[in-house]
Amino acid sequence: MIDSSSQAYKKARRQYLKSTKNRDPNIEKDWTPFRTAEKHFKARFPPPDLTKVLDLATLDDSRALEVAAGVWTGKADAIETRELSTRSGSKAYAFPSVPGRLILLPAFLSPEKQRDLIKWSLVEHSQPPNETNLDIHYLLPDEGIWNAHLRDGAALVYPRPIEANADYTKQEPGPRQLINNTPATTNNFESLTNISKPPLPPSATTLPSTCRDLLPRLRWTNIGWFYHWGLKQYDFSKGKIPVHDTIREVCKGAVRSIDWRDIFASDTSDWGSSGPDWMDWHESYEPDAGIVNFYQTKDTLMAHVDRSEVCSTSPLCSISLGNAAIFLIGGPTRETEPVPLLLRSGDVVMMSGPACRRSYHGVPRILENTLPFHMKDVVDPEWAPFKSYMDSTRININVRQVFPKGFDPGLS
Ligand SMILES: O=C(O)CCC(=O)C(=O)O
Ligand SMILES: [Fe+2]
Repeated sequence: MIDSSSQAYKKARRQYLKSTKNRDPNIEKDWTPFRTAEKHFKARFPPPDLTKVLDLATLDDSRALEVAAGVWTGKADAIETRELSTRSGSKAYAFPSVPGRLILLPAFLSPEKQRDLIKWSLVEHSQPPNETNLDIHYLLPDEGIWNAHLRDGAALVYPRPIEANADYTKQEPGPRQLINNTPATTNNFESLTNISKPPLPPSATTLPSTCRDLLPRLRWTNIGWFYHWGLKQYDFSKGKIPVHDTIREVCKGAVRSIDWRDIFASDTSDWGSSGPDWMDWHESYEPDAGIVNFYQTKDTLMAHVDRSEVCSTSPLCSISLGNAAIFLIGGPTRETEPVPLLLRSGDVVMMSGPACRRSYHGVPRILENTLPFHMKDVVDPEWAPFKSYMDSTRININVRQVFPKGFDPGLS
């Protein structure tokens, strides 16, 4: 699989030997099972073994070229799968051995739709009124970092000045730190909403940067309700941007394609005081928040639980685009050994129900050189800048429903 005579392999081996020379041999003892799995898949050397990673694309003849072109391949039978019958005719699978009720819709999106969503994420979405991670530290052009970079990659972007009298959230900025935020519920919603959410402080050491250099540092942009990354709570005081129709349609289509009786009819978990709501999802599911994640091939997303939504049961829809990734999903703590899934461009994952929505999950590895042909060999000259960005990128559109059906947040 991985060519051990290649320069890249030899370099990774040298770096590994150097970095582990003085390492405490007992260090691994204290790792949780989730941490151990993260370390395994993150490793540049030895490259991770993917034989225990579920890769459903290997079952699909129309994806054979895509699978063969990348050096990374998992196995269709790595874990027990249950094929679901769908209303849409697309494939869907559930996994009896995964804690909670995870669903994977492989290749749910056509190549054309995948390219449209990539364009949308960069051209339309990564600009005001949406916020990006770069806005914390830079005064970005109004047209957003993507459009500015297309117009003039060498143009300079200046640091956001620190205002002497501003009230800042006193926390180190940066994505996804281990903050044990209070899970949102219908009962504490009001008090969480009333907590003051001053902005994160810009870094004092940021230097001017060109658009070209800044673009690979784009990590996220919000969808719908705004999110406060320092406090890990939604900031409803900023209002809501309508969820784009295409995103809404894709997510609603994924939710409607599943016969939820097949998933939850025998479920005995605690759905909270108002009981299970899956019977209504075909009509009631309405995405209103989320995030577009941009990963360069060295980026990872550490184990976390998405618990800021008041509704902790309705499906979270997660769309993968571009390079493939290893997605780990475990249980209610990091002590549950996670299951690894290989997610490829066009796949949609749904996390739904109380157990799955509160399961630890993360992305320890973006699999380099796995951009599918339908993103590389595109005749359209307008696609060229997207191809060159996507060569080293994975995009994940992660969409949620914040409020349960019938709950009036009193925000309008
Ligand atoms: O990138 C992914 O597949 C998952 C992203 C995720 O878990 C999140 O945004 O909360
Ligand atoms: Fe997540």
